[in-house]
Amino acid sequence: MLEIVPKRFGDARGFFIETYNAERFSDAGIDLRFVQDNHSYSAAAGVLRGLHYQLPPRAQDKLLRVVRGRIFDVAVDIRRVSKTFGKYVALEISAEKGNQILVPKGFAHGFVTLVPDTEVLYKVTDTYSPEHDRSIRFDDPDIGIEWPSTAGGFQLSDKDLKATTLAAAEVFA
Ligand SMILES: Cc1cn([C@H]2C[C@H](O)[C@@H](COP(=O)(O)OP(=O)(O)O[C@H]3O[C@@H](C)C(=O)[C@@H](O)[C@H]3O)O2)c(=O)[nH]c1=O
Repeated sequence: MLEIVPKRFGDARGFFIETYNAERFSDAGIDLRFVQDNHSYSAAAGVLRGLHYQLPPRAQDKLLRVVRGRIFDVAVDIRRVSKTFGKYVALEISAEKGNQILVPKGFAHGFVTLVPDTEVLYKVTDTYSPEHDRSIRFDDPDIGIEWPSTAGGFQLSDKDLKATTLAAAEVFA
């Protein structure tokens, strides 16, 4: 997982940011081809989406940013052979900071909104494939994510409420 903070050019009108530049990424050794852009809006604080991933051959790298509000973002290593299998990293991403996160293939990804009216934009390197789409429980004790508590508790989709544990999940070889 990589945090990227693009330069923000502020002036009397507001600001300007290059939110993605293929040449810069390539110069930094990151050669990815993004093929789909996503946008999610969450009305309340405590909306928790995750932990999601698509299995090979439809695995996705994800480049995420927040254009309104604030999220606590998590990536879990689900590469079976990895020394850090089952471990996670977490980072706050916000419109105010303008930071972005690159979640590579092989990681399950999720976030919880920290404030109402939060909008997340992200680019992915493969298109959506429901047959390869998987969800692992956000509260799997084997992963032990310390989610920040939100006043009204967490709001999850039906799919995420029925998600499996990491131990029972089909993961990356
Ligand atoms: C992810 C996705 C969903 N959909 C549809 C399926 C469904 O009817 C509706 C909502 O889908 P979901 O409930 O999966 O949306 P959501 O819970 O926001 O899923 C997202 O969560 C974050 C954490 C990620 O990392 C993303 O990759 C993605 O999995 O949108 C698409 O058409 N294309 C897509 O790429």
